[in-house]
Amino acid sequence: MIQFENVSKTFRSKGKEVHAVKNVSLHVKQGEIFGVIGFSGAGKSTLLRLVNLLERPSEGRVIVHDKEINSLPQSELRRLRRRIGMIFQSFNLFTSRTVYGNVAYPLKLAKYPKDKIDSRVKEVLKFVGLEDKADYYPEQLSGGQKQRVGIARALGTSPDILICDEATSALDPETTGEILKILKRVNEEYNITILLITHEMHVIKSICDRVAVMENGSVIEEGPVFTVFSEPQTQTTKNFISSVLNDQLSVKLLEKLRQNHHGKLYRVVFKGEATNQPLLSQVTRKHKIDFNIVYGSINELQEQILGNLIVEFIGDERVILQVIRELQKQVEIKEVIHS
Ligand SMILES: Nc1ncnc2c1ncn2[C@@H]1O[C@H](COP(=O)(O)OP(=O)(O)OP(=O)(O)O)[C@@H](O)[C@H]1O
Repeated sequence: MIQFENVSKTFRSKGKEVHAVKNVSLHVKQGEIFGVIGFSGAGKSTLLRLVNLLERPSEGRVIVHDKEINSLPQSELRRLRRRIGMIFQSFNLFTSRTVYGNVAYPLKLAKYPKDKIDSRVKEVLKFVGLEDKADYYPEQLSGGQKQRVGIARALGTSPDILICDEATSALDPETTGEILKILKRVNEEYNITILLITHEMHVIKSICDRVAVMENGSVIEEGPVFTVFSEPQTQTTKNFISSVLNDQLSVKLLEKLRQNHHGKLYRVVFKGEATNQPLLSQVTRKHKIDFNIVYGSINELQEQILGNLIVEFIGDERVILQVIRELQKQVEIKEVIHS
């Protein structure tokens, strides 16, 4: 649906070159919610701007709906852009227009007949739960309500792609949750493919099917959310993940744990089949040693369980090593050296 093929974007400003996007290849599939995460300056916004040709790639191809968009004539580009809705961190609403006027605006631009505009505005306002606020002005709305207007406005022309540029970054956690639920419904009920960028891992965890991690203009990791969360390959991804999974101990807590627990500490990661079995108790009982769970987090991700436990094994060291080897056949297990 959206394909980036070896896409690079270089800006030249004041005699300097900025490589905002470097050789990125990604494929966002029809019907999925695809998230791009990265710190500020990683190149996420530039990547989004390449999709609706607000920027042109310096190298490579951007393909939307099987059309390479850099080579499209203006008229076709306009048609294609109409199939792409966009929402923004700062909502970008017209302050001088009512909620109704904001949502109706793109429909007027697209020359919808008046009665069609009216029915469509009412339909999308109902979808986002704002049918009773049609006559309000943006300044009379909360941040969450403004973003719901933004979503309604983006849905008006029935796009098949929705691009979200840090859509929840200006909102408090509860309102963020409400907006994410609406985006999930947009995806499921209207079958709209969503490409979102964020610097917040909980957004990825809550609604995305797949994720790409960007750093310094490059995609450093990509895959289904569960895989990336359970087998992160880079330190940057690990850092993003620990912000939501609570799977890393602080240095201070680890020190305290070591004072209270004299055995070796191991991190055990449970996922898939392993979460259904009492593995730890089976293997330790068989070898007649004890274990003690000293820290842990269990998360639901894409309807699967990901467990992350710090465990102390108590007993003869050689037997413990045997236990570890046995557990390693079914779960990921590593000694905790530092946090
Ligand atoms: N028009 C431009 N001219 C020059 N440099 C630019 C331009 N747009 C972006 N950049 C640079 O490209 C790099 C990537 O910026 P981009 O906005 O895509 O990152 P980002 O991950 O979206 O960060 P943020 O979340 O802060 O917007 C940055 O170093 C930025 O300064």
